[in-house]
Amino acid sequence: MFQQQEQMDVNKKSALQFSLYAITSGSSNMYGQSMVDVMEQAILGGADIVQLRNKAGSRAEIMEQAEQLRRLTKRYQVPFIMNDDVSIAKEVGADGVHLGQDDLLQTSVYEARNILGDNAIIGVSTHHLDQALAAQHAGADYIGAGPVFATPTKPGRAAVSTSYIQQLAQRVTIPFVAIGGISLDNASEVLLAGAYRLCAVRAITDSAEPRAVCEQFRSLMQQYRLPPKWMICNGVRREIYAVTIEQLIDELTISEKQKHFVVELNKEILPRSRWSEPLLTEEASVELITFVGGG
Ligand SMILES: Cc1ncc(COP(=O)(O)OP(=O)(O)O)c(N)n1
Ligand SMILES: Cc1ncsc1CCOP(=O)(O)O
Ligand SMILES: [Mg+2]
Repeated sequence: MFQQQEQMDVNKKSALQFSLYAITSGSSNMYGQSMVDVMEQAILGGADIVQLRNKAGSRAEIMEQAEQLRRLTKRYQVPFIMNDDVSIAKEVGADGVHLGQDDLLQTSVYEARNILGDNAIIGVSTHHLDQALAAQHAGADYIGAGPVFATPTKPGRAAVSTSYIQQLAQRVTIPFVAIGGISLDNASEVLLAGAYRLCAVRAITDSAEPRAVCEQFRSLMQQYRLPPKWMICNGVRREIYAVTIEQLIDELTISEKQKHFVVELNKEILPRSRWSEPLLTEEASVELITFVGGG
């Protein structure tokens, strides 16, 4: 049942450790800053992954923007994700593609993976837990979760609320990013619900100071959560936020009252007296061996 998944390519692993995801809107903002300038400011402020999202342009226009962003993101060594279109992603050498539920009807995760390769980052939009678990099962590298709040950037799409973020934090093993209506005013709510990664369009692109906005997002984010670590937990490679065994039991929502544990950390039994120590590090391997309590 528990399968240890293959080790991930180091570049891909580090790309997936993003925390602030900036998405484009239009070819310039209301202050006359070009799309590329806005994204450059965002990167300088701490955005560590960039997506080109152009729902209206011709293929030629989108290709040109994609090439510009490819150059920019290469310069700053930030991953570049193409929205919707796997063929453009392939042509410009993007680091990956983002597919929504409708996009998946044209191109599945499996097909996108065949076209872009194992090291490509494939993100999938989800609006409820079943879709998230299906995306994870299909081999997506990250999940987009939203809109958390209703947003004019995605008109007609109902808000999923922060309760969906809480569910994902407990149930998915791959990275997830909260998106939709996220601003500096409500970001802490989303972080408190369990998100580590935030994504924004308007909060960044509609600002006269995209760099300052991103800096403020990053400093807020640092107050709430330490970066997650990849670990093997009961044979499954997954992202874990916990630093101690006690926190891990909490994170995995295992009721301590109902079960007794033996804990193995890196193949050695860890006595209960050490469960509050900060021993969970990157690539640690943990087995929580549970026995249902008897009467
Ligand atoms: C990071 C991220 N999450 C969600 C989306 C939305 O994708 P989709 O549902 O396909 O909607 P469009 O963006 O294509 O209108 C996204 N683009 N990025
Ligand atoms: C593309 C997309 N998918 C879900 S919400 C959203 C738009 C997010 O935009 P904003 O940050 O302006 O609310
Ligand atoms: Mg889409």
